[in-house]
Amino acid sequence: TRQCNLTGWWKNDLGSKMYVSEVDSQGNFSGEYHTAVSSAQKPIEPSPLVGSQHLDEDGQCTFGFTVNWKFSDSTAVFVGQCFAEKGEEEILQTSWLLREKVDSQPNNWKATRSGQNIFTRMG
Ligand SMILES: O=C(CCCC[C@@H]1SC[C@@H]2NC(=O)N[C@@H]21)Nc1ccc([N+](=O)[O-])cc1
Repeated sequence: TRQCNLTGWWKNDLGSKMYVSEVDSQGNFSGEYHTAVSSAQKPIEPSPLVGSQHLDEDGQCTFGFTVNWKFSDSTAVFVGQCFAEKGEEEILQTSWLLREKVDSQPNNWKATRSGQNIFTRMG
C-alpha cells in the first residue's frame, strides 16, 4: 500500500467537492468544502474545513475534519480512512455527523443527522 496523502481535490457521491491543502508534519490540514446539497434556507457557499490525519507508515491513514458552514448555523464532522491500493484510484471512506443549531434543549433530540460519503480524487 502506498502512503495516502489527502492533499488535492476530492469529489463525493453527492457531487460535493473539497480541497485539502498541504498536510503538515503533525498531520494537520485545512481546506474548503463545496457541498452540492443543503437543507439550509440560504444559498450554498464554500466553507472552511480543518482536520488531521495519521501519517502511518503503512499508508492506510485515518483522518477527521470539521466543516464550519458559512451559510447555515450548523457544523459537520467527518471521520474516515483513505484506501490507496497500488494501481487503483484512491478513495476516502467517510462517516459524518451534521449538527444544526436548535432553539431549545427539548429540540436537541432532532439536531444531529448522520451518514456516509465516499470521495474519489478529481481530475
Ligand atoms: O445543510 C446544512 C449545511 C450543508 C450540509 C451538507 C452535508 S454535510 C454531510 C453531507 N455530505 C455532503 O457532501 N453534504 C452533506 N446544514 C443544515 C441545515 C439545516 C438543518 N436542519 O435540520 O434544518 C440541518 C443541517
